Amino acid sequence: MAKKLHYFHLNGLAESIRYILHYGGQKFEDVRYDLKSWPIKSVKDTLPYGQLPLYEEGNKTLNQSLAIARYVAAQVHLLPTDPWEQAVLDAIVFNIYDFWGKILVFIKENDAAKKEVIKKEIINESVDFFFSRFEKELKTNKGFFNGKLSWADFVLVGIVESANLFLGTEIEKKYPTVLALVQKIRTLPGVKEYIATRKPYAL
Ligand SMILES: N[C@@H](CCC(=O)N[C@@H](CS)C(=O)NCC(=O)O)C(=O)O
Repeated sequence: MAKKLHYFHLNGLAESIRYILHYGGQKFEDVRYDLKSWPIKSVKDTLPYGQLPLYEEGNKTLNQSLAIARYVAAQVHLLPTDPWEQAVLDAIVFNIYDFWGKILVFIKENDAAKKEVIKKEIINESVDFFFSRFEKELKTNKGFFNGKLSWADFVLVGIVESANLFLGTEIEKKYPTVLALVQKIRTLPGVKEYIATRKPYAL
């Protein structure tokens, strides 16, 4: 069945999905829109909630990045079968998205001075709040959130890379286990080749 992922030419909320698909050796059409031309009315009007990413499989469509990531992960054995383990990973990805919420506040602020204040707050407080916890979870679970590679690991790496693009930092550098996970995911078969051919992202 034909698979398509629609998103901007940006890591944002779709890179973890792209990584999972590439790691799983899934063939898909990676449809990208130029952020600078957005909104493209003819596309936006067709989106169920007016937003990207959108995933298509045959004649079915799915929105919400985490629902998509979880679904494609299940197809390539990156979702545990045990309901408790699934729920623990769901909680983790929501925690990761709570951190992303802080980045969104930064992205949405247009005033340069206020933006700088928000950036400082994120770097000095939010990063440590969330990443000290992610670090602890990973450290006690053999470097992965669930003791072995799962979709939550991909979601973290996708968000780290997106946050770095927007903030112009490397937020993971003070957290050795997070850093190791980022490096592990980037060198996975499929992901490594994708990264090597990916066009650079710019804002
Ligand atoms: N909760 C949604 C958020 C989707 C979202 O905010 N998409 C943004 C890009 S990251 C978007 O489509 N922005 C363009 C618009 O709203 O027109 C998800 O996780 O997929």
